[in-house]
Amino acid sequence: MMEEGQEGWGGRMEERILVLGVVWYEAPKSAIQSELTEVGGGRCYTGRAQGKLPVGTMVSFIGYTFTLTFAVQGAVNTLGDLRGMFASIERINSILSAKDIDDSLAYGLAKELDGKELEDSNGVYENGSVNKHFMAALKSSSSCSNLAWSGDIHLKEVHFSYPLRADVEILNGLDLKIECGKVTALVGPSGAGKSTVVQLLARYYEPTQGCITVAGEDIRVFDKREWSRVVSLVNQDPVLFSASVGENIAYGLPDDVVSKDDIIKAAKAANAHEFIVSLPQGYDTLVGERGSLLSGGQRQRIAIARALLKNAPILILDEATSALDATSERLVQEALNHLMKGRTSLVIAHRLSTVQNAHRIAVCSEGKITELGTHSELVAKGGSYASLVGTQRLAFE
Ligand SMILES: Nc1ncnc2c1ncn2[C@@H]1O[C@H](COP(=O)(O)OP(=O)(O)OP(=O)(O)O)[C@@H](O)[C@H]1O
Repeated sequence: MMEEGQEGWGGRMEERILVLGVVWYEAPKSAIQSELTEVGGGRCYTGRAQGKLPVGTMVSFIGYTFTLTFAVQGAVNTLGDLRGMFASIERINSILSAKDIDDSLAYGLAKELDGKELEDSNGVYENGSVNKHFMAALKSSSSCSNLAWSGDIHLKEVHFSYPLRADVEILNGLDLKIECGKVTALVGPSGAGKSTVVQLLARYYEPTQGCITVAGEDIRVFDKREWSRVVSLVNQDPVLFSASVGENIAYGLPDDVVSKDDIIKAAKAANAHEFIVSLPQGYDTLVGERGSLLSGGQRQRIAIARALLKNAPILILDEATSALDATSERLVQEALNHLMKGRTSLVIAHRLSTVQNAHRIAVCSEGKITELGTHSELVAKGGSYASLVGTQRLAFE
């Protein structure tokens, strides 16, 4: 039993240890004379001499306190990771279970029924598989490709909220025409919704209101896999696989369609051939996990070669050169200019010098297009684009 006046683990002593973690600084050396008493089978500090703990015990206690703190912190981080993982699993499941096809099919059906409201979307499935009648409402792949090569893309009064933040509208009535075969630049402050536009164009998500058309046809009439064949996306951090350089360039294309000559031709046009042949095994060199054995600029040129080989009519460049040094940027920019020729291109960039030659520049602000024109038209207008140019102190003219 503890006697009156004895000091256990509680009180001022514990506060000092927990708050400062350096209590041993405060303990006068002469005071380190505590003793241990057995209490109820456990051990308790009587602190009989001066109410102080032995230094070794205090150090151990502080050590355990830190260990416990790190363990709790680790558990909190793990919980955060788990939440993100569950969100990803949900999205993967929705794709695997063909729930995404559902939208296209339902839309195709609605069109087929002369715009009648589709009340029972469960009817899309018949005996567990997709109803062939609805499948027929989808446009064929050749029609998707023909329209994408020949018509403008139009984001019509698009509204959008991300599923995990459904109450926050990121795009609110955004209207933008991306002209066929030309370069349209999308600029604007951080958080304005530029990358969100990219995600909708790539059909990672669908607009919550409004629609996106190509040559006047709503893109939801195309199966997502068909749509992915007509769109190439090059961003700041391209996805490379743990395979050879050649396999990474030809990724996604059937082996019988792509020859080694095609791969080399694409690599040359992307300013990548020279560095590839200088690698230990040339085109057969393994690039490492996510391309970790290559530099950022090299990874990007491989992604550009891949896009050239894919030869898709619609090209989206999302901050493709922003992380590069001057030499890499010049090489990548040359490759991009080659890639953009004749394609319907949307370029997103913070650095305005990289988009001043675009056919049209659209300024996005708070989920809407607020200005549209060529570089000189927008500078002359003296609006937000002109101030962005001023801020970046570009000596254009
Ligand atoms: N997956 C997501 N879920 C929820 N909100 C998101 C998600 N992705 C982006 N947002 C939010 O959407 C808004 C617009 O983001 P977006 O990335 O489109 O802006 P941005 O104009 O491309 O910005 P930046 O130039 O910094 O890349 C931001 O407020 C962002 O926090």
